Amino acid sequence: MGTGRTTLEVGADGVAVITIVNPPVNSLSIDVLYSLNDNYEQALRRNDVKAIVVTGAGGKFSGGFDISSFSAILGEKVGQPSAGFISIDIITNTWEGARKPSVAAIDGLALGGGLEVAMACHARVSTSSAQLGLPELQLGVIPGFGGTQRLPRLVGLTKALEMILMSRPIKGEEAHSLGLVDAIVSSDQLVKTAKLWALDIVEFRKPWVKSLFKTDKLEPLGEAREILNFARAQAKKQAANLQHPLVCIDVIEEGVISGPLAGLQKEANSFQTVVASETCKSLVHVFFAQRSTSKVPGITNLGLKPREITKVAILGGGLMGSGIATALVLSNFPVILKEVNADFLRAGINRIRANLQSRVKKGKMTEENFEKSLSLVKGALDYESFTDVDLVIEAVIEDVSLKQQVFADLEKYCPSHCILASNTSTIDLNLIGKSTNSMDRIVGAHFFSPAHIMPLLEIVRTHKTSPQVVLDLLDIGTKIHKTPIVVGNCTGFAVNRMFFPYTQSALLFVDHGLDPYKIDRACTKFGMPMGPFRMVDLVGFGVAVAIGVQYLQSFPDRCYKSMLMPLMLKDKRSGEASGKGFYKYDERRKISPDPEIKKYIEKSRSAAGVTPDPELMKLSDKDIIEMVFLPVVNEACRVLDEGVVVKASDLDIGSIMGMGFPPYRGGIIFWADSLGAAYIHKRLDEWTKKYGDFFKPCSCLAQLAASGGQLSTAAGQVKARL
Ligand SMILES: C[C@H](O)CC(=O)SCCNC(=O)CCNC(=O)[C@H](O)C(C)(C)COP(=O)(O)OP(=O)(O)OC[C@H]1O[C@@H](n2cnc3c(N)ncnc32)[C@H](O)[C@@H]1OP(=O)(O)O
Repeated sequence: MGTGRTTLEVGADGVAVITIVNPPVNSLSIDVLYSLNDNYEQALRRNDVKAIVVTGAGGKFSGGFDISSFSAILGEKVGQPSAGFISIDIITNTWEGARKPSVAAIDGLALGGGLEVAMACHARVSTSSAQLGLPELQLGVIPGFGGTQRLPRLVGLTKALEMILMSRPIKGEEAHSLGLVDAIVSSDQLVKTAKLWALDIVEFRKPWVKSLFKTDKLEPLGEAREILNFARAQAKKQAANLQHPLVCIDVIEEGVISGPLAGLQKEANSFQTVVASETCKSLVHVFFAQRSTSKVPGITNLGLKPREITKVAILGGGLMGSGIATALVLSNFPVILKEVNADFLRAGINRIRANLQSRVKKGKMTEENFEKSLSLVKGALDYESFTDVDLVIEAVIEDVSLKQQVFADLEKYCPSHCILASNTSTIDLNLIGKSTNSMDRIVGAHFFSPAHIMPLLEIVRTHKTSPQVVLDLLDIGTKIHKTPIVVGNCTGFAVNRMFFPYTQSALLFVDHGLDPYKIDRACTKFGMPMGPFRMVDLVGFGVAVAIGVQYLQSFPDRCYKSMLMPLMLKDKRSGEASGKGFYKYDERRKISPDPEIKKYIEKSRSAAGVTPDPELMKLSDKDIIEMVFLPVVNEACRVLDEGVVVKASDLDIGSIMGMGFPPYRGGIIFWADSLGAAYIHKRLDEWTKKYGDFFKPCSCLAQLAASGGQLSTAAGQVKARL
């Protein structure tokens, strides 16, 4: 903060150009807003100024209010403007109400507060590629500079609600067709056109429009109410735990019913409330945490440059291999898909085709792009075409000796600069590369299934992986629109490892008498996309049991050996794919609870030698959530303590993007810190005494509990194993 400013330049034509300068995205910090207002006032005072153009430096109008000052405002580190001071006194009364017209010249992006400033101008000129939107809801706040009032008046209620509730920006062309911008021009003509437009307004050749008082785009009252009620119902359905979308709809409604000034006032008051909410704090944390995953000490601060990757090969066309190939071709990387025989190869390419086709069906891809993407895939049955590949991603089955053979072959056939990546989810990379001399270029590229959809990529490095290789993968990850986190080498790496107690804890409590469906319901109410039992149904019991064995071997002191899934497997009940798991599935994959599972639970219970605990029947949802997630927090603490990740916020991002932990709770560590290490330790301790060592708090958690420390700072205190 404190570096942003605006500049004022008055031309001989009598137009004052005010430019927002606050790299990298010209965010509107409090300083910038005050400087913008000073320059506006100066332009309004000066006799040689007839009209004003507002624009942004470096090809970007503005990325909106400075998100990092949300917390500064709340912490009163900067003077908190009173509700409505910026949106009513400054933007509406001083700028929109001025006696001189202003035109916004928009390039690059006009988001949030940026678009709100532009909407208060009397016209907008934009480039066709500029992004315009009000994405505030993704940060847990509502538009706070008049956006809830002006956007519906410029584009109509239905479109405005869609843009605001989905936090979805639109491009300049669409904005033009909707009436949000008045003209589209190229970047080099932008300011010139905006100046002429402003002078035309002065000369009454173009209309002088105050967006706040436009009514022609607003739907009639009855229709508007219906649209708002529909939006309310949708918002509740999509995110039952979130209040701010409903607050936003109420604010928009106030403007439609009682007029824009009443709407502005309500917006200003409501903004003050939502910016102080836990949801906003969590989502702002996630915004910055996500951006910080790509800043890795010892990798990204060495002055290295990512190398160009032009050709990628993938070994194995199964679910993972085909998903990874899909992700790559979607970002225009040519891919060689290698399989062991023609049938498997055909099946792999067909999977890629189906993945792409599903995008076409959903309207996310044109037929032309479909053909183009598919043409980037070339099949191979041997290593002949591997002589010029820059990156190989191995995605064969989880078999150590097979992987060892594959990596020995890769070393033989690929050029010496080629990165050799494995998509293993559990196997030690040192073991995989044991018989090679290439450990410096062996790295894990752990995608989450389905790989073309899930946004997370774990980049796993060993002690020997070179920083250049990690940097190259970070670059590729970003290019294929994944959020990469760099992690150390251990069973399950960071994300799967910290989440293995999620299902195990649920299985333990079912043995002790808790109803599995009640556990799943509590988890989905908490915000998980699915509970642990629905999740293992989806993964399949065969895979889930095999993974369980890996954890048992690596962490025998803290694994719960439930017999429930093996017992069901014996009866060929293996999850969704077999039509039956913890749930029953009909032909259309609709699920329903299955009373038959009681008999398996009883068998599992007697194998474990436990009797149902009547106390467990009375548990609240909050208790259930703590019982399944606090063991996850305990393992996350170990992951931090061992330095498997370099910062705790990487686990927040891993939990959200890899496991579906609700982002509005800030991620697993952020959520745990809201409970406090002492409380978590106490609860785990209670359950250890009652149910055994599965719950035993780790030493790192015990230390934090004793010292009153926070989990979010734990990673910095240890020697990273990375
Ligand atoms: C009162 C008002 O109604 C309230 C508001 O305006 S709230 C803010 C609304 N605006 C937003 O939500 C936009 C948030 N930003 C974004 O979506 C994206 O950053 C973007 C589309 C602008 C640019 O994306 P991209 O080019 O991929 O760059 P990205 O890495 O995200 O951002 C570049 C840098 O700008 C920072 N940044 C982006 N927008 C910012 C903002 N509004 N405030 C402060 N910093 C911001 C990022 O933290 C990042 O910093 P870093 O380099 O130190 O990590």
